[in-house]
Amino acid sequence: MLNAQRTQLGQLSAQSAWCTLPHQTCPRKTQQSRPQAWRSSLGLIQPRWQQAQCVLLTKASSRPAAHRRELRLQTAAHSYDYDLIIIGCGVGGHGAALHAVECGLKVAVLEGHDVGGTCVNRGCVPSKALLAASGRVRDMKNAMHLKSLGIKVAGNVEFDRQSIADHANQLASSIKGNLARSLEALGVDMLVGAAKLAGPHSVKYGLPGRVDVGGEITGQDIMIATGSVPFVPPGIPIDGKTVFTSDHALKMDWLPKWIAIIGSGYIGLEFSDVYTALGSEVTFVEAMPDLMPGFDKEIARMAQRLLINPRSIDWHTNVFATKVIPGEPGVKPVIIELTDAKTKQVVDSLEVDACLVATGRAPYTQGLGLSAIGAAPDRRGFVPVNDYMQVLDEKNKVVPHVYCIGDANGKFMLAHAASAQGISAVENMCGRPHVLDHLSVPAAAFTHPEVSFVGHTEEAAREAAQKGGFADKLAVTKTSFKANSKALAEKEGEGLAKMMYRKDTGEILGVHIIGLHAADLIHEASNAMSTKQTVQDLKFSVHTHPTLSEVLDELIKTSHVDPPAQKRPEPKVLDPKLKDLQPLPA
Ligand SMILES: Cc1cc2nc3c(=O)[nH]c(=O)nc-3n(C[C@H](O)[C@H](O)[C@H](O)COP(=O)(O)OP(=O)(O)OC[C@H]3O[C@@H](n4cnc5c(N)ncnc54)[C@H](O)[C@@H]3O)c2cc1C
Ligand SMILES: NC(=O)c1ccc[n+]([C@@H]2O[C@H](COP(=O)([O-])OP(=O)(O)OC[C@H]3O[C@@H](n4cnc5c(N)ncnc54)[C@H](O)[C@@H]3O)[C@@H](O)[C@H]2O)c1
Repeated sequence: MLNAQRTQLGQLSAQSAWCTLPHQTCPRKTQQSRPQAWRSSLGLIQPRWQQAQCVLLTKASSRPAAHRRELRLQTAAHSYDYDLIIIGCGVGGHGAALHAVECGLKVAVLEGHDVGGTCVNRGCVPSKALLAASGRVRDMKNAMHLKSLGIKVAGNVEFDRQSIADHANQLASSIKGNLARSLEALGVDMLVGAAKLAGPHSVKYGLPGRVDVGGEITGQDIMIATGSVPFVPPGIPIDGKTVFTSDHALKMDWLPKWIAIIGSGYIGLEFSDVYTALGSEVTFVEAMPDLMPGFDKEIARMAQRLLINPRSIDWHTNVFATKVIPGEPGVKPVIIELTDAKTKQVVDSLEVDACLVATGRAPYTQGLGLSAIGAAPDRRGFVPVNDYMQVLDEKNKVVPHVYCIGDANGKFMLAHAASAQGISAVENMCGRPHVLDHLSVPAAAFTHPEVSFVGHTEEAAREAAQKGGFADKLAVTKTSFKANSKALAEKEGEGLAKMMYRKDTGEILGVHIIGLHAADLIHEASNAMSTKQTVQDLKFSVHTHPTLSEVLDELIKTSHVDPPAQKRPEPKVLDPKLKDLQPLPA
């Protein structure tokens, strides 16, 4: 599939793939822009600029944006076209660019294919549009549920596949446009072309495979934000019609009657929601013993009850899809060979109308020229980084001035994680050391109902407690959506929230939710974890009634921290004006 991405890049027309801003005129020469003090405070960054002579020491970010770009420090030693070159303009690169401008840096973004990258064009955005439309269809076809609310739909519920597909496509285009305009408005130079590292401060760009005839720019720091492409296991040829990845599935060119989905992770789960809502039957093929292997086991069991069992879905677990033969829509079935995960014997085969391959994603670093900076991708091609998002070489040493964020480093392959890593990396470049706490980054599957989590699963929390010597202090608390008035008003009482925490300190270790709007509800927990708030801190927060947020309120209130709350102190009347007031009995 790496080739598929290459083809996509290759499809750019000569005009569009070319640098839209001629090299001679566009990249303005900039001098060193950050005060020496900022940089040297980040010990990990090579002190190449220690000889820098600052002629202007105003902290750029305190000035209005227009002025900030003019603030430059001059050094005797070096000058670069840009303070920061970002390779790739997915949500990671975009988030980093916005923050870098805010910090007063002069930024160029090099994009090889489409602004917005995977998330906007082939990921989060179109998939959520499909989920929104198909979710409505599911709701309106659910006569029992509607009846329980006193509603009857007269006649059939109908949908137009192409119009749903158009909704997804138009949403992606409009958000892509917004992203590009937001960078242009801030004065970020947007260069189009496949980028190749030419050295630690230098990037060439041009047509894929022909960067020799493109341009070259230099930057004090370089950020790799090249993202990922679908990973397709060997033995599975993608024809884009009957055997395809999410890239094709999102276009929704047709609706197969029966589709096999290889992999029951995020993509498999979300697409099973879309397909079954629109009337397709789904068969999961999963290599692990259970469906949804990455999720908390109890939540996965509940998901099986809510998202799988009541729908037209069956499954084969403990089997690999080892060979797939594409078919022809309506003429010839797709044949999928299943091999037992333990014995490695072929145990079964399936004949289906289509096959969606959702077996994870591979970093997209091909052609990037990582060797030019001495970076050594790991076995799967991910770019190794330290906690500061600095790229590491074969010897685990920092490659000075080169950062990698987002899917390309494989730390946490989610859009908001990519953007948070980008912001964190910019902070580090500016000499304000920052480490993103990945354990407090939330995640969600946007099924109906949604599944969300932050931090450890119960299984991982138990393991961490065992290793950390606090196994007897680990507590798990749970609450059901059935106890929530708003969920009941919606007749959506099926759902569960659970929290793992330390009884001795009140530290929250993980929260998992399945139920209505779980993806929105998780933020109270993730924000608490990122700001290190404890269970005790949260107990006194007030939630609007009746709202789903009370599910989390209930979860917190049912937790018990040792030692029990201190005995109430003797009440004192401190305000002399209130001296006649009787203190409340202790
Ligand atoms: C179907 C699907 C649904 C998803 N849904 C969600 C979701 O709901 N929520 C969520 O958080 N995440 C979701 N994700 C994951 C999310 O899309 C990714 O984690 C996110 O896009 C990663 O962002 P990134 O900036 O690291 O990389 P990308 O978005 O992949 O962007 C990288 C960019 O770099 C460009 N590029 C690559 N190589 C070069 C080069 N040499 N020169 C110049 N440019 C280059 C590419 O063209 C691309 O535009 C989903 C993914 C998929 C596939
Ligand atoms: N809502 C979201 O945030 C969202 C939605 C979609 C995708 N994503 C991101 O996209 C990435 C990719 O999603 P994904 O679902 O493809 O990957 P995933 O890692 O979530 O799940 C892949 C699944 O495929 C199984 N598998 C792998 N090879 C197999 C084989 N040969 N036969 C049978 N099963 C096999 C694995 O055991 C696993 O369960 C995820 O890492 C996620 O971060 C996020």
